[in-house]
Amino acid sequence: MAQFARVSRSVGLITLQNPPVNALSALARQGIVDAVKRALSDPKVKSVVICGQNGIFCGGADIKEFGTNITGPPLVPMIHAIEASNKPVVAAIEGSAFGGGLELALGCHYRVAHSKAKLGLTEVTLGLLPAAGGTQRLPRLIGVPAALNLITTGRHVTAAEALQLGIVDQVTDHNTVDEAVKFALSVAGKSLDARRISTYPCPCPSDVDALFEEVMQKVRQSARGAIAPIACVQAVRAAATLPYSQGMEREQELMATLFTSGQARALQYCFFAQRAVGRWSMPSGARWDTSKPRSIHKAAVIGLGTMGRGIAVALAQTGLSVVAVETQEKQFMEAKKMVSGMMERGAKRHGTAPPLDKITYSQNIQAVADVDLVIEAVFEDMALKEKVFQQLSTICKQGTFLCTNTSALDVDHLASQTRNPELVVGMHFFAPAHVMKLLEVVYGPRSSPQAVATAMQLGKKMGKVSVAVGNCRGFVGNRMLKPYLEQALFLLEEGATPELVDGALEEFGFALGVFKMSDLSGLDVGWKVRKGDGLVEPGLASGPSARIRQGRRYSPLGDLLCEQGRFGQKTGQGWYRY
Ligand SMILES: CCC[C@H](O)CC(=O)SCCNC(=O)CCNC(=O)[C@H](O)C(C)(C)COP(=O)([O-])OP(=O)([O-])OC[C@H]1O[C@@H](n2cnc3c(N)ncnc32)[C@H](O)[C@@H]1OP(=O)([O-])[O-]
Repeated sequence: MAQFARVSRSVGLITLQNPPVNALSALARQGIVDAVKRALSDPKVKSVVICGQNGIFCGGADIKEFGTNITGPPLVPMIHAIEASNKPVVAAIEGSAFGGGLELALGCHYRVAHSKAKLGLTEVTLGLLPAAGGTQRLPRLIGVPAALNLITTGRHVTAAEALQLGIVDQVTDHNTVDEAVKFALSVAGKSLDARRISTYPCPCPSDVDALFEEVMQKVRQSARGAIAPIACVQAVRAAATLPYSQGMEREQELMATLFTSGQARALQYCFFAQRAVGRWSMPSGARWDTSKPRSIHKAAVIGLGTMGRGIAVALAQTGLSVVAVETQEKQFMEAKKMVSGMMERGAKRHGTAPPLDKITYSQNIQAVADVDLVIEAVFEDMALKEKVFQQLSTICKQGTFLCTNTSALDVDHLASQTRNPELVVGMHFFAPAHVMKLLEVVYGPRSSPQAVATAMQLGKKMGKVSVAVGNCRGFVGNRMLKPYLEQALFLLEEGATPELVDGALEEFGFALGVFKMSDLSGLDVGWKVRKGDGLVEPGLASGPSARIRQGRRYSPLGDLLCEQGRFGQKTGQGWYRY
């Protein structure tokens, strides 16, 4: 699990070998401990390089081991032994150095990273904190404010940012291991007194209490009930206020509480579930590993309402050329302005240029003739969608995939409107489509494996978690949402207000309460669906009998709002006034 070799006569090269991400499993840790011992006891070895095989340094502790009886040498003493070594140890970082992987690198005396590498203390996203010394070493290396930012968010930094922050010593475009070996040769025999991060004082602003008070307040607000970010702040505070060894004890104590928490278990379940959905299959037997996607270079979005705008932005941000079509003059003008604004705000947040030139706008559906894939996002009306699919089928070049962003309608029926039903799938985004990570890829009985594979791959490229689902009313996402929304409406009937319900949900951890979310998505969409289901009967909006429909308790409150034209944010009024 870790191979040792002597290279360039005097450099001990330790290569982590635990595919696919060189996670620090018990065997990998044992391998590193053995290889380090060997390097330190070999008199011909004057310096050491640690790297990972297959272009990735290390994805951190082995998450699969969590919740099991963990055996093998623990990480903390292993990293201490590396830091205490009297021969310089250089980390050669390619691909990713995340969590325990970055903590291992921080235990080394020098770090050389490839320009495309990403680094981060990502534990907080798994409900944990960096507990192999990360919360104690990083603030000592880059200062408390920067370390707090990285540790409480788990965000990935590029090699360039890592260099600027002082996390790495050198960034290279060449072979990282070769450069690290050169580096190791150049530092052999040099004093390491100033290279052991655990011995550094923690650079700290004078008013530590005020700083942590302020940070804790901000983190509590953004954490929305998550306990790990709070524990991260407490651990970094220990780095700022206690000697290293006591700080380490505090780190371990805080980790012990998080490690067995329900939140950590849920987030780790989520981590694996998000990967498991990539291994999709269809009733026909078609599978993710036998179906070949086609590359998509140019895509079109039809309909620039709330969803279409978000989808167009998400596609452009992925680097695709996008044709955005809206036939209604007023909506067309408004959408152009809104889409540009969304891209500019996104680019500002990421410090990049907005990809404005990626989108061309048209009021004529003929403009989609040469695209590889179309996402139809017109209003949720079967007759309208039928017409659009009939048009697309004749306008688009041979082989163009036709996708619908319907939230509930029959994808197979839409496919039957086209000449090539095998090219039709659903791509159901969730509002706001350029932000929300969930994407349902809906296959009908006639969708080809290639169409599904292409939509799944495009979703992944867009940074979405794509889930392949069968074609049924409401698919999976909306079938889950229905009882959730229903219960929220019953709460209103029983005396709660939308603010109260949303407040409770947000305090629990939801990013948006259910009523705010509905206003954002548009209340008319669900209304249309309920009408289609025969649930909305005019003249039945009040009285106890109106509260039972199709044999189940029913709340007509959403219908009453829609009857008043209150469709949510887009009309300035919904559950709330805007
Ligand atoms: C004492 C405490 C110490 C420490 O502070 C705690 C930690 O380090 S906590 C850890 C902190 N570390 C993190 O938070 C990093 C978590 N990992 C990642 O962010 C991404 O996997 C990475 C960017 C590394 C690669 O992305 P990519 O190239 O798109 O690839 P991918 O994402 O599709 O994964 C490929 C396969 O590898 C699997 N697997 C991955 N990581 C681990 C792991 N650590 N372990 C086990 N397995 C892992 C993954 O399940 C998948 O398996 P499968 O069976 O094929 O579905």
